[in-house]
Amino acid sequence: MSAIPFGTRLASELAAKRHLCVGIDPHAPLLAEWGLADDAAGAERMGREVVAAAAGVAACVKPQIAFFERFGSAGFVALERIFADARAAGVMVVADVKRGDIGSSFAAYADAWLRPGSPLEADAMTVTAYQGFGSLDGAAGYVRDHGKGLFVLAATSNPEAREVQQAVRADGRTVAQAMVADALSAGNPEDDHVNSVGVVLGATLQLSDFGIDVTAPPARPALPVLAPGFGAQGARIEDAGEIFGGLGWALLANESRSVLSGGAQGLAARVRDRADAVATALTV
Ligand SMILES: O=C(O)c1cc(=O)[nH]c(=O)n1[C@@H]1O[C@H](COP(=O)(O)O)[C@@H](O)[C@H]1O
Repeated sequence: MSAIPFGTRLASELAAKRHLCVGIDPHAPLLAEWGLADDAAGAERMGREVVAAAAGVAACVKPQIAFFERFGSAGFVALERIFADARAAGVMVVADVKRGDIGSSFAAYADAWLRPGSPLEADAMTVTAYQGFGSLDGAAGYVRDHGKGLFVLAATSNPEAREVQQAVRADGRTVAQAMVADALSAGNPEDDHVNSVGVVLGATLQLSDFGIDVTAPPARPALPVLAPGFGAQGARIEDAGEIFGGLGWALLANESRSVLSGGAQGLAARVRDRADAVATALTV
């Protein structure tokens, strides 16, 4: 039995003008600011507070796995509890794991992060296709039959990435352009509005430098774009419409440090403020 495609679920969030993705990045200084210990219990507490603040306001939360891996198995237990809270609250989870490997090993990553019933089951995960797009095939069944999504790194927000992602391939396209095209064709054909496979495009970038045209009308199905780089990395969420143009239709704007900073007190108000700001920025 097929589950509701990820793209269809995402389309409902976008229709409700929920474009914000709140990062769960328990950096040590942020935990200190929250009055929490720099341990798994502290990271869990922060994550669960973020889920509570995001429910009904943001489209998703995005836990960055490195901040939990720091604590070994206890960190993974913390993540499992955060994921369970998110499921109960109806908040989608994008596991920011940036996985990629040869196909047979990648399939095990997909099993860990996307298989229904897995302790670390998320709605979508971030992946890298630098071992070739076909190396991601092990996730195809979860995308097609189990309502799961992928976000493929295409043009990332960090300046060092240009040397790889702006490189021009033998077919004349940049690496980033090819990632965008391959992501679109890897989506679920049942998705009529929003594809189930999207890309990561940094909000800090001039996307035309990567050969990505934001003036083109939205693809159909629309390509989900997970966009980090707002807030702490310098892009303004109020400029999301200008930065992403035609790609703004299915935009998930991520902020992590800028929303988490300031402590648990006021978190709900900060999340609502960012959610309203991006909804306004994308209203044409
Ligand atoms: O895949 C990501 O989420 C990601 C891709 C990218 O190009 N740039 C980027 O910053 N990220 C992640 O997005 C989050 C951004 O955090 P802030 O800069 O604190 O908002 C971090 O968890 C990064 O690991």
